[in-house]
Amino acid sequence: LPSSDADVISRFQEYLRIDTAQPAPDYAAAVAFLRGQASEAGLEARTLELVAGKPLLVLQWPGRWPSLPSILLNSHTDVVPSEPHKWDHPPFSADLDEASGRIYARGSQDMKCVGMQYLEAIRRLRSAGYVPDRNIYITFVPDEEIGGHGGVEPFVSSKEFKDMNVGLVLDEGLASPGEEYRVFYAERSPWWLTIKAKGAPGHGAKLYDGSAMENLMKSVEAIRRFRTAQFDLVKSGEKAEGDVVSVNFAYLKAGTPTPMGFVMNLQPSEAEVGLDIRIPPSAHVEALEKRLVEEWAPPSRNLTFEFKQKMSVLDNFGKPAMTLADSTNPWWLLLEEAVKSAGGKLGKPEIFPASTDARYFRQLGLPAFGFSPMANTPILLHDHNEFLRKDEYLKGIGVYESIIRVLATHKDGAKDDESRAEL
Ligand code: MET
Ligand SMILES: [Zn+2]
Ligand SMILES: [Zn+2]
Repeated sequence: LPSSDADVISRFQEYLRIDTAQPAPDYAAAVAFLRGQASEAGLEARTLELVAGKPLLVLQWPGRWPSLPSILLNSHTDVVPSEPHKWDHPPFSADLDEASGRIYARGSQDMKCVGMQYLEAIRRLRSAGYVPDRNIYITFVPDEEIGGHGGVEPFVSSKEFKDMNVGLVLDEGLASPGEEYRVFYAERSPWWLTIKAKGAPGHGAKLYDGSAMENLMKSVEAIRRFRTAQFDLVKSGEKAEGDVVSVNFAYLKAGTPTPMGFVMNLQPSEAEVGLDIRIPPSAHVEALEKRLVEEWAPPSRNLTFEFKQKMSVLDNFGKPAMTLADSTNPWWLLLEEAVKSAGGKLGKPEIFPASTDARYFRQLGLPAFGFSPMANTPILLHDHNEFLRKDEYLKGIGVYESIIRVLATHKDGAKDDESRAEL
Protein backbone atom coordinates (compact mmCIF):
# COMPACT_ATOMS: atom_id res chain seq x y z
CA LEU A 1 0.00 0.00 0.00
CA PRO A 2 1.32 3.47 -0.82
CA SER A 3 2.23 5.49 2.28
CA SER A 4 0.60 8.78 3.23
CA ASP A 5 2.78 11.90 3.20
CA ALA A 6 2.48 11.97 6.98
CA ASP A 7 3.99 8.49 7.26
CA VAL A 8 6.78 9.42 4.87
CA ILE A 9 7.64 12.53 6.88
CA SER A 10 7.54 10.75 10.20
CA ARG A 11 9.97 8.10 8.90
CA PHE A 12 12.33 10.90 7.83
CA GLN A 13 12.02 12.49 11.28
CA GLU A 14 12.73 9.18 12.95
CA TYR A 15 16.03 8.85 11.08
CA LEU A 16 16.92 12.49 11.82
CA ARG A 17 16.38 11.93 15.54
CA ILE A 18 19.16 9.36 15.74
CA ASP A 19 22.24 11.15 17.02
CA THR A 20 24.93 10.15 14.53
CA ALA A 21 27.10 13.23 15.11
CA GLN A 22 30.82 12.85 14.91
CA PRO A 23 32.95 12.11 16.87
CA ALA A 24 30.66 9.53 18.56
CA PRO A 25 27.91 8.59 16.09
CA ASP A 26 25.31 6.06 17.22
CA TYR A 27 25.77 3.81 14.19
CA ALA A 28 24.13 0.85 15.89
CA ALA A 29 20.85 2.75 16.20
CA ALA A 30 21.06 4.08 12.64
CA VAL A 31 21.71 0.67 11.15
CA ALA A 32 18.94 -0.97 13.21
CA PHE A 33 16.50 1.68 11.98
CA LEU A 34 17.63 1.40 8.36
CA ARG A 35 17.47 -2.39 8.35
CA GLY A 36 13.86 -2.08 9.47
CA GLN A 37 13.17 0.34 6.63
CA ALA A 38 14.90 -1.96 4.17
CA SER A 39 12.80 -4.92 5.16
CA GLU A 40 9.60 -2.88 4.79
CA ALA A 41 10.79 -1.89 1.32
CA GLY A 42 11.49 -5.55 0.50
CA LEU A 43 15.24 -5.07 0.11
CA GLU A 44 17.96 -7.56 0.93
CA ALA A 45 20.34 -6.24 3.60
CA ARG A 46 23.92 -7.00 4.58
CA THR A 47 25.95 -5.14 7.17
CA LEU A 48 29.68 -5.03 6.45
CA GLU A 49 32.06 -4.11 9.20
CA LEU A 50 35.30 -3.47 7.32
CA VAL A 51 36.53 -1.44 10.28
CA ALA A 52 35.41 -2.44 13.78
CA GLY A 53 32.55 -0.32 15.09
CA LYS A 54 31.91 1.22 11.65
CA PRO A 55 28.97 -0.63 10.10
CA LEU A 56 28.36 -0.12 6.40
CA LEU A 57 24.91 -1.21 5.28
CA VAL A 58 24.45 -2.60 1.77
CA LEU A 59 20.90 -3.03 0.48
CA GLN A 60 20.03 -4.67 -2.77
CA TRP A 61 17.08 -4.61 -5.10
CA PRO A 62 17.89 -7.44 -7.49
CA GLY A 63 17.50 -6.68 -11.16
CA ARG A 64 16.07 -8.92 -13.85
CA TRP A 65 19.44 -9.01 -15.63
CA PRO A 66 22.03 -9.16 -12.86
CA SER A 67 24.98 -9.27 -15.24
CA LEU A 68 24.36 -5.66 -16.31
CA PRO A 69 26.45 -3.01 -14.54
CA SER A 70 24.59 -1.97 -11.39
CA ILE A 71 23.56 1.38 -9.98
CA LEU A 72 24.86 2.38 -6.57
CA LEU A 73 22.91 4.93 -4.53
CA ASN A 74 25.18 6.07 -1.73
CA SER A 75 24.58 8.13 1.40
CA HIS A 76 26.49 8.62 4.63
CA THR A 77 24.89 8.04 8.01
CA ASP A 78 27.14 10.32 10.08
CA VAL A 79 26.62 14.06 10.50
CA VAL A 80 28.86 16.88 11.68
CA PRO A 81 28.71 18.13 15.29
CA SER A 82 26.54 21.12 16.19
CA GLU A 83 26.29 23.76 18.89
CA PRO A 84 22.83 22.75 20.14
CA HIS A 85 22.23 25.80 22.34
CA LYS A 86 22.64 28.08 19.29
CA TRP A 87 19.85 26.40 17.36
CA ASP A 88 16.21 27.54 17.49
CA HIS A 89 15.16 23.87 17.36
CA PRO A 90 17.46 21.27 18.89
CA PRO A 91 19.54 19.55 16.16
CA PHE A 92 18.11 16.07 16.85
CA SER A 93 14.51 17.17 17.42
CA ALA A 94 13.51 17.04 13.74
CA ASP A 95 10.89 19.64 14.72
CA LEU A 96 8.42 20.39 11.96
CA ASP A 97 7.43 24.04 11.87
CA GLU A 98 3.87 23.79 10.61
CA ALA A 99 3.67 27.32 9.21
CA SER A 100 6.79 27.11 7.06
CA GLY A 101 6.94 23.34 6.57
CA ARG A 102 10.57 23.35 7.67
CA ILE A 103 12.01 20.25 9.29
CA TYR A 104 14.94 21.25 11.48
CA ALA A 105 17.75 18.79 12.11
CA ARG A 106 21.43 18.23 11.71
CA GLY A 107 21.52 15.98 8.65
CA SER A 108 18.27 17.25 7.15
CA GLN A 109 20.30 18.44 4.11
CA ASP A 110 23.57 16.58 4.68
CA MET A 111 22.49 13.91 3.92
CA LYS A 112 19.87 11.87 5.74
CA CYS A 113 17.28 13.32 3.34
CA VAL A 114 18.90 11.62 0.37
CA GLY A 115 19.27 8.24 2.08
CA MET A 116 15.61 8.16 3.05
CA GLN A 117 14.48 9.49 -0.33
CA TYR A 118 16.20 6.55 -2.04
CA LEU A 119 14.24 4.16 0.18
CA GLU A 120 10.93 5.97 -0.23
CA ALA A 121 11.35 6.06 -4.01
CA ILE A 122 11.98 2.32 -4.03
CA ARG A 123 8.89 1.67 -1.91
CA ARG A 124 6.82 3.62 -4.44
CA LEU A 125 8.35 1.94 -7.47
CA ARG A 126 7.73 -1.49 -5.96
CA SER A 127 4.15 -0.75 -5.14
CA ALA A 128 3.70 0.44 -8.73
CA GLY A 129 4.92 -2.99 -9.83
CA TYR A 130 8.21 -1.79 -11.34
CA VAL A 131 11.03 -4.33 -11.63
CA PRO A 132 14.54 -3.02 -12.41
CA ASP A 133 16.63 -4.56 -15.18
CA ARG A 134 19.88 -3.85 -13.35
CA ASN A 135 20.79 -4.57 -9.77
CA ILE A 136 20.28 -1.54 -7.59
CA TYR A 137 22.40 -1.17 -4.48
CA ILE A 138 21.76 1.33 -1.74
CA THR A 139 24.66 1.90 0.66
CA PHE A 140 24.55 3.66 4.03
CA VAL A 141 28.13 4.40 4.96
CA PRO A 142 29.92 5.58 8.11
CA ASP A 143 32.52 8.28 8.69
CA GLU A 144 32.17 10.37 5.52
CA GLU A 145 32.52 13.53 7.59
CA ILE A 146 35.95 12.49 8.83
CA GLY A 147 37.34 11.31 5.50
CA GLY A 148 35.75 7.92 4.82
CA HIS A 149 38.70 5.93 6.14
CA GLY A 150 36.32 3.73 8.14
CA GLY A 151 33.74 3.60 5.35
CA VAL A 152 33.96 4.01 1.60
CA GLU A 153 37.76 3.96 1.42
CA PRO A 154 38.06 0.31 2.56
CA PHE A 155 34.73 -0.54 0.91
CA VAL A 156 35.92 0.22 -2.63
CA SER A 157 38.77 -2.25 -2.26
CA SER A 158 36.60 -5.02 -0.79
CA LYS A 159 35.52 -8.19 -2.59
CA GLU A 160 31.91 -7.33 -1.75
CA PHE A 161 32.24 -4.12 -3.74
CA LYS A 162 33.94 -5.78 -6.71
CA ASP A 163 31.17 -8.36 -6.86
CA MET A 164 28.59 -5.60 -7.15
CA ASN A 165 29.85 -4.67 -10.63
CA VAL A 166 28.92 -1.02 -10.17
CA GLY A 167 28.47 1.02 -13.35
CA LEU A 168 27.32 4.32 -11.89
CA VAL A 169 27.30 5.94 -8.46
CA LEU A 170 25.03 8.67 -7.18
CA ASP A 171 26.15 10.50 -4.06
CA GLU A 172 25.43 13.81 -2.35
CA GLY A 173 25.17 17.28 -3.86
CA LEU A 174 24.10 20.63 -2.45
CA ALA A 175 20.89 22.52 -1.95
CA SER A 176 20.11 25.18 -4.51
CA PRO A 177 18.51 28.51 -3.60
CA GLY A 178 17.07 28.75 -7.12
CA GLU A 179 14.76 26.65 -9.26
CA GLU A 180 17.44 24.44 -10.81
CA TYR A 181 18.96 21.45 -9.07
CA ARG A 182 22.72 21.48 -8.75
CA VAL A 183 24.74 18.54 -10.02
CA PHE A 184 28.43 17.78 -9.53
CA TYR A 185 30.86 15.84 -11.74
CA ALA A 186 34.01 16.33 -9.62
CA GLU A 187 35.01 17.79 -6.29
CA ARG A 188 37.78 19.59 -4.48
CA SER A 189 40.19 17.51 -2.43
CA PRO A 190 40.64 18.30 1.24
CA TRP A 191 44.00 19.09 2.77
CA TRP A 192 43.68 19.47 6.50
CA LEU A 193 46.87 20.59 8.14
CA THR A 194 48.37 22.11 11.23
CA ILE A 195 51.23 24.59 11.26
CA LYS A 196 53.23 24.82 14.46
CA ALA A 197 55.61 27.59 15.41
CA LYS A 198 58.29 27.65 18.02
CA GLY A 199 60.10 30.75 19.19
CA ALA A 200 61.89 32.53 21.92
CA PRO A 201 59.80 33.10 25.06
CA GLY A 202 60.09 36.41 26.88
CA HIS A 203 58.56 39.28 28.78
CA GLY A 204 55.27 40.54 27.38
CA ALA A 205 56.56 44.09 27.37
CA LYS A 206 59.56 43.38 25.18
CA LEU A 207 59.69 43.89 21.43
CA TYR A 208 61.95 41.27 19.92
CA ASP A 209 62.16 39.14 16.79
CA GLY A 210 61.62 35.41 16.60
CA SER A 211 58.82 34.80 19.09
CA ALA A 212 56.52 31.88 18.28
CA MET A 213 53.59 34.26 17.76
CA GLU A 214 55.55 36.48 15.39
CA ASN A 215 56.79 33.45 13.46
CA LEU A 216 53.27 32.15 13.10
CA MET A 217 51.54 35.48 12.40
CA LYS A 218 53.79 36.09 9.41
CA SER A 219 52.43 32.84 8.00
CA VAL A 220 48.90 33.80 8.87
CA GLU A 221 49.38 37.05 6.93
CA ALA A 222 50.76 35.21 3.89
CA ILE A 223 47.96 32.66 4.01
CA ARG A 224 45.39 35.42 4.24
CA ARG A 225 46.83 37.23 1.23
CA PHE A 226 46.51 34.03 -0.78
CA ARG A 227 42.99 33.45 0.54
CA THR A 228 41.93 36.97 -0.42
CA ALA A 229 43.33 36.58 -3.95
CA GLN A 230 41.43 33.33 -4.45
CA PHE A 231 38.23 34.73 -2.95
CA ASP A 232 38.48 37.83 -5.19
CA LEU A 233 38.36 35.57 -8.24
CA VAL A 234 35.08 34.18 -6.96
CA LYS A 235 33.67 37.58 -5.96
CA SER A 236 34.44 39.06 -9.38
CA GLY A 237 32.67 36.16 -11.06
CA GLU A 238 35.84 35.14 -12.86
CA LYS A 239 35.84 31.71 -11.25
CA ALA A 240 33.34 29.40 -9.59
CA GLU A 241 33.72 28.40 -5.98
CA GLY A 242 34.85 24.91 -6.97
CA ASP A 243 37.54 26.26 -9.33
CA VAL A 244 39.71 28.10 -6.80
CA VAL A 245 41.75 26.90 -3.82
CA SER A 246 39.98 27.75 -0.58
CA VAL A 247 41.86 28.21 2.68
CA ASN A 248 40.15 28.71 6.00
CA PHE A 249 41.45 28.80 9.55
CA ALA A 250 39.86 26.03 11.62
CA TYR A 251 41.50 26.93 14.92
CA LEU A 252 44.20 28.99 16.60
CA LYS A 253 46.01 27.66 19.62
CA ALA A 254 48.59 29.50 21.69
CA GLY A 255 49.25 31.12 25.04
CA THR A 256 49.90 29.99 28.57
CA PRO A 257 46.58 29.06 30.20
CA THR A 258 45.62 29.80 33.81
CA PRO A 259 42.36 28.80 35.56
CA MET A 260 41.16 32.36 34.84
CA GLY A 261 42.16 32.65 31.18
CA PHE A 262 45.64 33.25 29.86
CA VAL A 263 48.84 34.77 31.16
CA MET A 264 49.06 38.21 29.59
CA ASN A 265 52.66 39.24 30.14
CA LEU A 266 54.40 36.15 28.87
CA GLN A 267 55.12 35.60 25.18
CA PRO A 268 54.47 31.90 24.51
CA SER A 269 57.15 29.61 23.13
CA GLU A 270 54.70 27.69 20.91
CA ALA A 271 51.75 28.58 18.70
CA GLU A 272 49.66 26.66 16.22
CA VAL A 273 46.95 27.04 13.54
CA GLY A 274 44.73 24.50 11.82
CA LEU A 275 43.84 24.96 8.16
CA ASP A 276 41.08 23.52 6.00
CA ILE A 277 42.26 23.79 2.40
CA ARG A 278 40.27 22.57 -0.63
CA ILE A 279 41.95 21.97 -3.96
CA PRO A 280 40.23 21.74 -7.34
CA PRO A 281 41.01 18.65 -9.43
CA SER A 282 42.91 20.67 -12.02
CA ALA A 283 45.05 22.56 -9.48
CA HIS A 284 48.82 22.75 -9.73
CA VAL A 285 49.51 20.71 -6.63
CA GLU A 286 53.30 21.02 -6.70
CA ALA A 287 53.10 24.82 -6.78
CA LEU A 288 50.87 24.78 -3.75
CA GLU A 289 53.15 22.40 -1.87
CA LYS A 290 56.06 24.70 -2.65
CA ARG A 291 54.13 27.69 -1.33
CA LEU A 292 53.36 25.76 1.83
CA VAL A 293 56.98 24.87 2.49
CA GLU A 294 58.51 28.18 1.43
CA GLU A 295 55.96 30.78 2.53
CA TRP A 296 53.54 29.29 4.99
CA ALA A 297 55.68 26.97 7.08
CA PRO A 298 59.37 27.65 6.35
CA PRO A 299 61.76 25.87 8.71
CA SER A 300 63.84 29.06 8.67
CA ARG A 301 61.10 30.71 10.75
CA ASN A 302 60.94 27.75 13.15
CA LEU A 303 57.76 26.39 11.62
CA THR A 304 56.68 22.81 10.97
CA PHE A 305 53.53 21.44 9.37
CA GLU A 306 51.65 18.18 9.54
CA PHE A 307 48.88 16.86 7.28
CA LYS A 308 45.81 15.41 9.00
CA GLN A 309 44.18 14.66 5.63
CA LYS A 310 45.80 14.96 2.26
CA MET A 311 43.61 13.60 -0.47
CA SER A 312 44.79 13.33 -4.03
CA VAL A 313 43.14 15.29 -6.82
CA LEU A 314 44.02 12.48 -9.23
CA ASP A 315 42.38 9.16 -9.95
CA ASN A 316 44.24 5.83 -9.96
CA PHE A 317 45.27 6.45 -13.58
CA GLY A 318 46.95 9.74 -12.79
CA LYS A 319 44.23 11.95 -14.27
CA PRO A 320 42.14 14.57 -12.45
CA ALA A 321 39.24 12.63 -10.92
CA MET A 322 36.22 13.78 -12.93
CA THR A 323 33.12 12.24 -14.42
CA LEU A 324 32.18 13.27 -17.93
CA ALA A 325 29.01 15.32 -17.81
CA ASP A 326 28.26 15.68 -21.50
CA SER A 327 26.68 13.79 -24.36
CA THR A 328 29.65 11.38 -24.56
CA ASN A 329 28.52 9.86 -21.28
CA PRO A 330 25.26 7.92 -21.69
CA TRP A 331 24.71 7.91 -17.91
CA TRP A 332 24.74 11.70 -17.94
CA LEU A 333 22.10 11.79 -20.67
CA LEU A 334 19.93 9.39 -18.70
CA LEU A 335 20.26 11.43 -15.52
CA GLU A 336 19.30 14.62 -17.33
CA GLU A 337 16.33 12.93 -18.95
CA ALA A 338 15.18 11.41 -15.66
CA VAL A 339 15.26 14.71 -13.76
CA LYS A 340 13.49 16.44 -16.62
CA SER A 341 10.72 13.90 -16.78
CA ALA A 342 10.17 14.40 -13.04
CA GLY A 343 9.55 18.08 -13.77
CA GLY A 344 12.97 19.28 -12.56
CA LYS A 345 15.88 20.94 -14.27
CA LEU A 346 19.59 20.40 -13.74
CA GLY A 347 21.89 23.41 -13.65
CA LYS A 348 25.26 23.43 -15.37
CA PRO A 349 27.40 20.61 -13.93
CA GLU A 350 29.81 21.93 -11.30
CA ILE A 351 32.80 21.02 -9.19
CA PHE A 352 31.63 20.29 -5.65
CA PRO A 353 33.30 22.92 -3.44
CA ALA A 354 33.58 20.62 -0.41
CA SER A 355 34.41 16.92 -0.44
CA THR A 356 32.42 13.68 -0.50
CA ASP A 357 32.87 9.93 -0.65
CA ALA A 358 32.31 10.14 -4.42
CA ARG A 359 36.08 10.69 -4.63
CA TYR A 360 36.76 7.02 -3.86
CA PHE A 361 34.52 5.84 -6.68
CA ARG A 362 35.91 8.37 -9.17
CA GLN A 363 39.43 7.32 -8.23
CA LEU A 364 38.59 3.84 -9.52
CA GLY A 365 37.49 5.43 -12.78
CA LEU A 366 33.80 4.90 -12.03
CA PRO A 367 31.37 7.63 -13.05
CA ALA A 368 29.83 9.35 -10.03
CA PHE A 369 27.47 12.30 -9.83
CA GLY A 370 26.77 14.42 -6.77
CA PHE A 371 23.10 15.24 -6.58
CA SER A 372 20.72 16.08 -3.72
CA PRO A 373 17.28 17.11 -4.96
CA MET A 374 16.79 20.33 -2.99
CA ALA A 375 15.76 23.35 -5.06
CA ASN A 376 14.47 26.63 -3.61
CA THR A 377 16.40 25.82 -0.44
CA PRO A 378 19.13 27.81 1.32
CA ILE A 379 22.47 26.01 1.64
CA LEU A 380 22.69 25.07 5.31
CA LEU A 381 24.96 22.06 5.48
CA HIS A 382 27.28 22.24 8.51
CA ASP A 383 25.42 25.40 9.60
CA HIS A 384 23.16 26.19 12.55
CA ASN A 385 19.42 25.59 12.07
CA GLU A 386 19.91 23.23 9.13
CA PHE A 387 16.47 22.48 7.70
CA LEU A 388 14.66 21.10 4.69
CA ARG A 389 11.10 21.94 3.75
CA LYS A 390 8.66 19.06 3.84
CA ASP A 391 7.30 19.73 0.34
CA GLU A 392 10.81 19.83 -1.13
CA TYR A 393 11.67 16.54 0.56
CA LEU A 394 8.54 14.91 -0.86
CA LYS A 395 9.25 16.32 -4.32
CA GLY A 396 12.74 14.81 -4.15
CA ILE A 397 11.28 11.35 -3.70
CA GLY A 398 9.50 11.76 -7.03
CA VAL A 399 12.76 12.81 -8.64
CA TYR A 400 14.52 9.66 -7.40
CA GLU A 401 11.59 7.54 -8.56
CA SER A 402 12.21 8.84 -12.04
CA ILE A 403 15.98 8.55 -11.76
CA ILE A 404 15.88 4.94 -10.58
CA ARG A 405 13.36 3.98 -13.23
CA VAL A 406 15.34 5.57 -16.05
CA LEU A 407 18.79 4.39 -14.92
CA ALA A 408 17.74 0.86 -14.00
CA THR A 409 15.75 0.14 -17.12
CA HIS A 410 18.04 -1.12 -19.85
CA LYS A 411 17.26 0.63 -23.07
CA ASP A 412 17.44 -2.49 -25.20
CA GLY A 413 15.67 -4.58 -22.63
CA ALA A 414 18.93 -6.56 -22.14
CA LYS A 415 18.14 -10.15 -22.87
CA ASP A 416 21.62 -11.44 -22.24
CA ASP A 417 25.23 -10.35 -22.07
CA GLU A 418 25.50 -10.25 -25.88
CA SER A 419 22.76 -7.68 -26.27
CA ARG A 420 24.40 -5.19 -23.94
CA ALA A 421 24.93 -1.80 -25.50
CA GLU A 422 27.53 0.64 -24.11
CA LEU A 423 26.09 0.25 -20.64
C1 MET B 1 38.11 14.96 4.96
S1 MET B 1 36.80 14.63 3.94
C2 MET B 1 35.69 15.94 4.24
C3 MET B 1 34.33 15.52 4.48
C4 MET B 1 33.25 16.56 4.54
N1 MET B 1 32.17 16.15 3.70
C5 MET B 1 33.71 17.93 4.15
O1 MET B 1 33.62 18.31 3.01
O2 MET B 1 34.15 18.67 5.01
ZN1 LIG C 1 27.63 15.01 3.36
ZN1 LIG D 1 28.98 17.25 5.47
